[in-house]
Amino acid sequence: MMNVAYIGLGSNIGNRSENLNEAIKSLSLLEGISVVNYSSIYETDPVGYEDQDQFLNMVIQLETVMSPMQLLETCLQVEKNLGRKRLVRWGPRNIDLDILLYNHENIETEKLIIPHPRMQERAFVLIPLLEIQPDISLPEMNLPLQSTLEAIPDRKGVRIWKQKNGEDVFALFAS
Ligand SMILES: Nc1ncnc2c1ncn2[C@@H]1O[C@H](COP(=O)(O)OP(=O)(O)OP(=O)(O)O)[C@@H](O)[C@H]1O
Ligand SMILES: Nc1nc2c(c(=O)[nH]1)N=C(CO)CN2
Repeated sequence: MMNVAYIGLGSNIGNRSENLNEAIKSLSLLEGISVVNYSSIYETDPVGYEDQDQFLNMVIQLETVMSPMQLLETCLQVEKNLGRKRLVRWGPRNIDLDILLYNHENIETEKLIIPHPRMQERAFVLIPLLEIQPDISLPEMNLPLQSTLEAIPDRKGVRIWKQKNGEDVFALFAS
């Protein structure tokens, strides 16, 4: 069965756009995953732990035959392959992959919570997500995410860094 998932990507160490590019390339090369849509890349002020560099953030949409747990394991493996080290909670990282949504499912296990529990507070997630899916809402909530975003003060800390400019996600990274 084909499932639809949205992944939020972030990077604030090293060559940030190359890190996003490598992560998307790794995912798209896997059997069982197709990257079907993607946002522009945004440069964003750090949230949560503020003494760190600015992030690049974006959101991609996948079609996948993987279960939510398989998708999480895959994301963790891609982070690991790209050399991700976990040092400080909410601290700097070369690559971070968060599963935001999986179909319209609500999942709550020790390792995996979907919708991502902090996505509603994060303009750096909502702005790219709404760029590719403007009328999206959370499962079992009638409130469209667009109105959630309007209530977030830090949305001013999110600026377009590279506009989506073609059909191919990798066109975004070409110089
Ligand atoms: N929807 C989800 N997507 C990705 N990881 C999740 C999700 N729900 C729970 N997790 C768990 O969170 C762990 C990853 O936490 P991580 O160190 O990336 O947190 P963080 O990025 O610092 O903070 P945040 O979760 O606020 O983005 C994973 O090992 C996974 O078990
Ligand atoms: N702007 C921004 N801030 C963050 C980010 C992120 O991706 N972008 N990720 C965090 C941990 O998940 C904590 N803070």
